[in-house]
Parts: sequence; C-alpha cells; structure tokens
Amino acid sequence: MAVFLWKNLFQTTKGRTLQQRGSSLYNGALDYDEELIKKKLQQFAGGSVNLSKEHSGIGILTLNNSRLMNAFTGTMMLELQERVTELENWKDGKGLIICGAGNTFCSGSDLNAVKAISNSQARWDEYVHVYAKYLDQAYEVLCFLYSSLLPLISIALVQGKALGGGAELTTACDFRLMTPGSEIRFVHKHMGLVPGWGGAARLVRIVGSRAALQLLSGADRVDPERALRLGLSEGTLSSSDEAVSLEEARAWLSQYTEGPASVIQAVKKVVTAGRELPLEAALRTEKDVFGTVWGGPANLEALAKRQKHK
Ligand SMILES: CCC(=O)SCCNC(=O)CCNC(=O)[C@H](O)C(C)(C)COP(=O)(O)OP(=O)(O)OC[C@H]1O[C@@H](n2cnc3c(N)ncnc32)[C@H](O)[C@@H]1OP(=O)(O)O
Repeated sequence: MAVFLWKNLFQTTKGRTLQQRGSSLYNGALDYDEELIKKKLQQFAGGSVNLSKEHSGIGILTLNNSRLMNAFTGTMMLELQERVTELENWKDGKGLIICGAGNTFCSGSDLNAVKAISNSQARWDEYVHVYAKYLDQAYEVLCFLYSSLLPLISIALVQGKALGGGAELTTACDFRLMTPGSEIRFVHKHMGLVPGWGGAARLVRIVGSRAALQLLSGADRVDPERALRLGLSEGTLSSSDEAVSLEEARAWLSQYTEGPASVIQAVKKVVTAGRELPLEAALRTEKDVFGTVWGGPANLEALAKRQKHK
C-alpha cells in the first residue's frame, strides 16, 4: 500500500522534476538497505522520543525536542518506531498518552533538515530518497498507531501547539484532550503542502469531509472550544500546567482502561476492526476476538462472582 501511495504521490507532485533529471524515485528506492536508510535518517539527528510504562497499564510517550518546539527529526522518527514496537509487545498495556515536552505538543517535521538537503542541487536525488523514507516512516508508524495492531486506547494530550505533522499525529490517536490556550492547526497549505502522514484521511473520519476541508484549506487555528464543537477533541482540561494536565489526562483515560489488559485490548481491537474493515471482515474479526476472551480468566472470574450490573 505504501509503495502504491508513494508512487502516485511523487508521480503527481515531483514527476516532472524527476523526469527532467532522468531519474525515478522507484528505481530501487524501496530496496534500500534498511541499515543505510537508518544511517541517512540519523543524519537529521536531535531530540528524542521517550516512553514510560506505568503499573496501571498506561504508557506515556513524550516527544522531546524542546529547542525546535518538538519538531520531528530523522532520529525521532526512528525512535518513535522503536517505542511503538515496544508498546505493541507490552502484554499489560491498556492505554497510551502522547504528549510533548516543554508544554507544547509538536511543530511537525523538522524544517531545518528539509532546508539543508534541498538547498544543495547536487544532493537532489539523495534528498528525494531520504525524505521519501522519512515520510514513509512517519506514514507507516502513524498508520500503525491508528490501527488495531496497537491495541492500546490512545490519547493525544495537546498542550501548546500541534502544527502540520503534529496535527496529523493527533489524528492517529483514538482521542484528543486539549489544554486551555492550545491549538491544533493543519498549516500544510501555508507550507505549500498537504498532509502526507495519513492526517487528512483520518481527519475526514473524525470531523467529516466538510469540516476537514475547511480546516485544511483554511489552515484554520482550532482552539479547544472549536475542537470540542467539531468532535475533534473529547474535552478541555482545566489546567495548562504540564504536570497537572498529564495527571488529568491519566485520570480521564483510566475510566476506560480499568480492568484486565486482555479485555481492554480486545475492546480496542473490535472497535478498530469496525472502523477499518469492510463489514463482513469486521464481523468475523469480532467473532475471533470474542473467542480470545470467552472462557478466559476475566470471564471466569466474573461468572464466579455472579456479577450483577445494577
Ligand atoms: C508534515 C508537514 C509538516 O509538518 S510541515 C512543518 C509544519 N510546521 C511549521 O511550519 C512550524 C513552523 N514554526 C512556527 O510556526 C513557529 O516556530 C511556532 C511553532 C509557531 C513557534 O513560534 P514561537 O513560539 O514564536 O517560537 P520560534 O518560532 O522562535 O521557535 C522556536 C525555535 O523552534 C524552531 N522551530 C519551530 N518549529 C520548527 C520546525 N517544524 N522545524 C524546525 N524548527 C522549528 C524555530 O525555528 C525556532 O528556532 P530558532 O530559535 O530560530 O533557532
């Protein structure tokens, strides 16, 4: 799917330039040695993506590049993938909060890296390959976050600004909570771009196509009140203090993560299947997931307790 997407994207946007240069993005671009790709992304170094896994089964993923308002460097993209893989393998995991360090969410892709490589004509082909890989990485990891492959209930805790790719990242979470004074803004149009990390398609599913069109074509600043009205945010937290808002987000998420991990993960899987798959496949998935919990420890315990739902 990614190959198809990239082929079409670059044929329409960069096609003429690539043809003029007698080069094709897909001549082996995706056969690049993974280690080589890593080395290339590591050229755009800086910042980190930190994960703490709490006993409650909630993970806190923090984007940390305060110098650049938490813009995503190449190494941060690699780290994001590593952390998400760690979360995928977390048996006791139930929930995830994604937030930014320094009380701001994320200002999108690292514009310094883009400028540095695109300034050099001689390095154009390398730029296309490396930047394509960077985008590919972002696209893949955000799709993964949004999919049933990561069976954790996720929240983007939006403090300060979520711009460009940062706004796209918020759409890869199940829910968004915003702090007072924060904003989500798809600034892509002002950068001569459109979302490419899957943010537009997900936004349409969250707020509908008319509102999504307005937000993207107007590059509108979406404050907490408007986000609530649009259904883009679940709620506005009472405090914009970093520690207090994290605690509030934790409390909000805990309502939905109480209970055994196997059951919470199963809930997430059946809902995601309903969202992602054609009806028939979703129904089958639901039956299969049911089979994983039916007669399981939590089910047997509830039966033994003669649970009443008064
Ligand atoms: C996927 C597509 C994309 O993501 S396209 C990228 C979309 N993002 C942007 O265009 C963000 C551009 N930056 C801004 O609008 C402003 O810097 C914002 C984030 C509003 C912050 O403004 P303000 O509070 O005045 O701080 P500032 O501009 O002095 O920024 C502090 C330092 O951070 C940097 N910064 C910020 N964002 C990025 C970014 N995306 N890439 C690289 N650097 C970024 C600023 O340049 C500034 O650095 P410096 O202090 O000038 O060295």
